Amino acid sequence: MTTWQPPVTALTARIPGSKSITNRALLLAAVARGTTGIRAPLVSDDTLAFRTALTTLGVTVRSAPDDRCWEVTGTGRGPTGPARVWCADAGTAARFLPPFAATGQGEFVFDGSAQLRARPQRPLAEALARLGAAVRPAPEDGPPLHFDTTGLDGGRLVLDSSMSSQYLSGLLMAAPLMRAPLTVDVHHLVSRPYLDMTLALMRHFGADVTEGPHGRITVRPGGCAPADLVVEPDASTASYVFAAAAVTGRAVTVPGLGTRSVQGDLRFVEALRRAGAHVEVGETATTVAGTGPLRGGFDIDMGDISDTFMTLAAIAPLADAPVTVRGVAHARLKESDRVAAVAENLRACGITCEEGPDRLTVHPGTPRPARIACHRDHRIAMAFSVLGLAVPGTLTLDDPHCVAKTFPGFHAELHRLFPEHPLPPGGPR
Ligand SMILES: O=C(O)C1=C[C@@H](OP(=O)(O)O)[C@@H](O)[C@H](O)C1
Ligand SMILES: C=C(OP(=O)(O)O)C(=O)O
Repeated sequence: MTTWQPPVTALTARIPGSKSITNRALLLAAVARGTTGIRAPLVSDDTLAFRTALTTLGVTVRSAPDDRCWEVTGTGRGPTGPARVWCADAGTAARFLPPFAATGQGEFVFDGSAQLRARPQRPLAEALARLGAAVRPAPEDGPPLHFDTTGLDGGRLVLDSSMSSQYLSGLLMAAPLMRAPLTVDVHHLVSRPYLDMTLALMRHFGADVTEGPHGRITVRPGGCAPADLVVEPDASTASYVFAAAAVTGRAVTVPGLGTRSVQGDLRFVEALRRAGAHVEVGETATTVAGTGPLRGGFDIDMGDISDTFMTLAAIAPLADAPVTVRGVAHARLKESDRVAAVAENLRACGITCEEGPDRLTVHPGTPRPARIACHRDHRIAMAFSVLGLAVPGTLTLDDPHCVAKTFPGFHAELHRLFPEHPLPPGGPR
């Protein structure tokens, strides 16, 4: 018997910077006093929305000299209102920026698109009220979030983080500007690796943050210090090219993503390994190679890395046995109800699937031609584009350009690597 060898020449993917690192770096640089250079930032709808929102709050951000480096000059203080801040579709802007603003002075309103308004915000509004902001009653659970503030005292909070980890990350990153230590007892945390990323970046910027037992986190006042950084490629985005390698039998390498990554979503490659792909995670690069038909017959909890569950679920029909993804109830609260949207689109392709409150089981099948309903969700568009590689010419997207939220060049890059991926009508934007 011969041992399977990965193809000698792996394709090298060009994956843009991490959204989550870029937006944390923008905020922590604004909290710091002085100038930070953010190299290789993601330039996409979500990070441009975050950058513009920071500018509305009076923080200076410039491209220096171009978008290969963003320079942020923080004042070491919270902002001064009044300000109306537009967060567009960006959950990170809507959840990270209000705590920062609340450490300043004056009146602030945070609002966004209809899609953002449909996403829950109440745990954050309640936490800000508890810390001393005068939060105006909101008609709905989501934005707009409207409050007056004279700065935050800090203190003790109990935070339900079962719907999102972003409220916690936002509160922690603003805490170096509070008047006294902030202690948070975190309950039912989802997306844990994003908290780890927040803590790692806060330490990079010199914040005094400690983790105690039983989910207790304490941040002491004292501000942050400017700290240049290079943004890693986005691991959630990389999931599409890794999955594409697995379904086409080719090999793809993503340089810049390896064992030292602070992004939990790189663990998606373990799901591909279970499905039979060959995976190599090196110190500075990761390679995935397809080895033949996908293997199914497994059940996987993706609650920590739920941005990648659609990538697996969309290709799961190609496996030789059912695949169950669980732990993803909070994925119903994102750009779309992602569990329902994946199930709806798989069924449109003639695939059988069963949905539970926090899980999805996908059965093997051959996808038939279908028009994919993206629900303005970049990840639905990107995940089903990968399925499309296995059945060329049969799947179309009703909104191919929604990928701009995190990867405006997605279609061009997937087409460069896998020419069978069609460019959207009129070409990529
Ligand atoms: O903190 C972050 O940068 C993010 C946290 C996750 O959200 P939840 O904590 O809401 O699951 C993730 O889905 C989102 O894309 C980015
Ligand atoms: C959930 C996402 O985005 P956000 O919550 O930052 O809007 C995402 O990018 O998949």
